[in-house]
Amino acid sequence: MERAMLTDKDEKVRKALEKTRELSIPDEKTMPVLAKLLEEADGSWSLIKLDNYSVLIDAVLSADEEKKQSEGSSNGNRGKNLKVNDSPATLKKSYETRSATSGSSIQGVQNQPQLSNGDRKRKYKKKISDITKGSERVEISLVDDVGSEPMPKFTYIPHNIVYQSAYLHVSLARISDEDCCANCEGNCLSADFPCTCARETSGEYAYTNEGLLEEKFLDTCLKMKKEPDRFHKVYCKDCPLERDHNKGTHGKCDGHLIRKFIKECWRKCGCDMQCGNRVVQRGISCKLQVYFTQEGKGWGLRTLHDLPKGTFICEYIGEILTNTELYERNIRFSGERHTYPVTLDADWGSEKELKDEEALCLDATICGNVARFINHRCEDANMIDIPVEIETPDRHYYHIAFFTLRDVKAMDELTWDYMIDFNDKSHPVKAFRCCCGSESCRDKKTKGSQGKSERRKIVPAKKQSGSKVGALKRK
Ligand SMILES: C[S@@+](CC[C@H](N)C(=O)[O-])C[C@H]1O[C@@H](n2cnc3c(N)ncnc32)[C@H](O)[C@@H]1O
Repeated sequence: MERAMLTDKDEKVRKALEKTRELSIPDEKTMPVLAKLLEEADGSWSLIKLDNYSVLIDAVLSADEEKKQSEGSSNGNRGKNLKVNDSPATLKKSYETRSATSGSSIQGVQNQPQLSNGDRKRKYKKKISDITKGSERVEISLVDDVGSEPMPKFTYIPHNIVYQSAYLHVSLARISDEDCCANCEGNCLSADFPCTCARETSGEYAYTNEGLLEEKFLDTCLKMKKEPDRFHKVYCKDCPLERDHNKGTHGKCDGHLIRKFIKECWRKCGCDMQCGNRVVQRGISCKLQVYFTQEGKGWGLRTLHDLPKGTFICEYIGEILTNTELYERNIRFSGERHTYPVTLDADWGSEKELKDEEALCLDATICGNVARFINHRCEDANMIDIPVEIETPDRHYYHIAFFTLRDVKAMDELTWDYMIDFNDKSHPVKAFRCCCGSESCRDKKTKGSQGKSERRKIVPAKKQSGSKVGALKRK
């Protein structure tokens, strides 16, 4: 009866205390550390429960050691001064045995900062509780265990905004009857037949009833990215990516795939906001955290929850720039700061010629959302970018949404393959020395210097076909 009256949180606290009591750690030592860890993890219990509560136990022991040290004790053996029944040696051994036998394949734990003696310590030097300043449905914290890195300078925006000249014409009049489901009601996914909005995805919705991306759709998108040459490509007569604005010349187009789009229901549709075919437009719902990576990649993004395959994470948000504006911005920022542009070229293949003002990109350098922290990983990244049509059928502009490609564990970094061709010798701008750590890392030249971060300015490298990050030819 008493147990039944416990809240979910009480129950979780009780279980955590059970674990620490097993090591004879008194509750009064555990409780403040537990509260602090919960605050750092934005109330998420995934971290605390990780690895059979070893993160919590570790933090309690570390806190105790620190307290002892600050009280002037010269002997800093972990746990030595705990008032426990076991001797310190037994306690430490017990903890080490647990760590060794807990089968810690969880990357989140491996990614915790390691001290020279192998202990993990969670101490954040800097913390922002919500980088979105309340503009998203969820708070997104930023933590830095290292403490030496300057805070990222940018303005958080939750939606794309036209910088200046991009022609983005959104009007209800342009949405034809074939582009919306005016007669639907409630949730389109529970209707007897798929509505007009599912036409884009061959009459089947891209999303499941659980709000995940359909596996078949996800797998096809991945295949297009991995093996672009197996799909039909179209070549521009004058490719915006290959224009050399200085010389007024243009290089050969590498070819563009016509990528698969998700089409979500929107304003003219009869369904409601909770309709299962409106996932991306409802915004971020996962608990995410920006943190400073240990591998030399700068800031990165991680999840605080376990996530199933096909979960929508976030959009890539930035200023909408024309090809010309991006070119000018790249020159202006040259040598100053990294630029983070992503070209909106998913439908360029359907057009033979594109003017500079029609070729658009999203640049998150000055204004962007949490996606500007997503690092690159060669080949086995855990997310994919998928084009999404929402408010306009004009595909010069669309949304870029990130979905998980497999189940992802709490505290794992969320990564994306920028599709950079690191071996393109003809391109004058080298992107960055890749420290992704993947066995199939494509940046072979950096192998000898892995770990020594050489973070070069500017992302744009000549793209491989089907790529997203990258932009203009710069001579
Ligand atoms: C979109 S930003 C990602 C966030 C960035 N790490 C930061 O601190 O703001 C892209 C930049 O991150 C760095 N980066 C991303 N992936 C990397 C990788 N695998 N290895 C090294 N640096 C990487 C590069 O400097 C790149 O220009």
